[in-house]
Amino acid sequence: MTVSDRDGPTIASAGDESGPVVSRACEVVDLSYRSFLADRAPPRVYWTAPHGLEIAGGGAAARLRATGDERFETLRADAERLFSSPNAALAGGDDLPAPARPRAFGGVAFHAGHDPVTPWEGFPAAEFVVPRIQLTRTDETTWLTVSASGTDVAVGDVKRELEDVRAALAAHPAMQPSGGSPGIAGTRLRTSREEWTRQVQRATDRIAAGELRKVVLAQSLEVDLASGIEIPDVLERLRRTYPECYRFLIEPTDAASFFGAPPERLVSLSGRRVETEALAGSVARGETPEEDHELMSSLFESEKIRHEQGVVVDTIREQLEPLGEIRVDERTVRKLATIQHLRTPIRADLADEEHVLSIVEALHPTPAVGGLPPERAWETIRGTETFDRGWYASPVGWFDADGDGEFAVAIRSGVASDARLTLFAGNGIVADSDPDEEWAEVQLKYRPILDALGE
Ligand SMILES: C=C(O[C@H]1C=CC=C(C(=O)O)[C@@H]1O)C(=O)O
Repeated sequence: MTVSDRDGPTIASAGDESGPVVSRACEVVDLSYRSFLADRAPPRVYWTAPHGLEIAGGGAAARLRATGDERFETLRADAERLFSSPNAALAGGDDLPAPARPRAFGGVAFHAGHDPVTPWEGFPAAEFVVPRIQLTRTDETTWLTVSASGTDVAVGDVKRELEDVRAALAAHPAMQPSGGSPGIAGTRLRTSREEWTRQVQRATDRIAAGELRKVVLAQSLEVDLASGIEIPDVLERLRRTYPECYRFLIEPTDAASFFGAPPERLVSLSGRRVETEALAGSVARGETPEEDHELMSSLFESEKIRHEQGVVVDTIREQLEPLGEIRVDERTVRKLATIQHLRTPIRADLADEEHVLSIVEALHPTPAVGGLPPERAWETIRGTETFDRGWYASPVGWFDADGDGEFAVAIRSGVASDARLTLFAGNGIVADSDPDEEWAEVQLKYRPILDALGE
């Protein structure tokens, strides 16, 4: 069935009749992404990877949606149809330089059974959007790509639209300094400190009883903003304070916007090369270089933290091993402005070609955001957390016509719906976790967004 919406066809289920994506692209002069995004109505997307492409998109040439346990399979099948053209030159796919090719941006909810209720209106169990207008900034240049899909798309129309959009973009400034911040009028913890202490104790009791090895428990924080939020401005502020993180915005409708600056890569797939990492275990940054160094050393020396991160390494290795040859690099530390984590880079060379969504499906949720064993951890999360995770801690990113793509783990994130912003942050709980220490670490994880809002 094809459901049309105001921006483009929605592929709602397998068996859809809509035609492939047709794209045309050209180079444009550098322009302010903030200004571009501020000018567009939803759906809007923004994505940038550390040292990677920076992409902004507006409108929808097509949307892929899926629900339930089969969501990855449905997405893969629909993506294949969407990106397959009997004539690649017509689609523009093979003719376009790699950065300018159309991509599908989006993600999935933490759990397949997700129900899109407040603050997650507009966020189904899985959704990807191929932007109508896509801007892709590389080190050398900026590309404008215009896409359309459907059985009756005329290439001439896409070319004409490309020219029109190119002319309209000339009105945008080349660069804009970061805009103002909305300011924070107040915050409300959705989990009290007493409740958290009980939750962590219950989890450590289950671990002591041998029912669980690790579980990541999260909290949420509601923020009242002093004025309206301009998310492109917040993303620009995050670029300056957290340059080594991903930054993303997913705004499927005008009901809610999900955004963040996650430090954690879930997967990147290019050809048969998979790159991922195990990022877990946290300590604060020090006030002085000496204190900072001491804190970093404690990450390596703490048996508890090594175990907490080690189970993530082992699980990722086990999940990727059947798919090809694995290489696990040395443990290092990822230092961010306010926090530092243990990090182990992991690579795999796949024996066969795979779609990046298949790797996402195999890895999500890693024990950096779920736990072990996965089913018991999920049951503990559901029975403990008093809010819906929605898309928090889930895979967000993009894939292209070849099935290549990149996904981050949507932590250090928040969802803005109406005048309310809800932030999420979690911590891995293992046998000897102390509720007070875990509480302090969780508060550090709200800092990136709180600071960018102006607190
Ligand atoms: C679940 C989160 O962080 C994960 C990633 C790094 C360190 C973590 C930790 O210290 O527990 C978590 O596993 C979050 O930021 O909400």
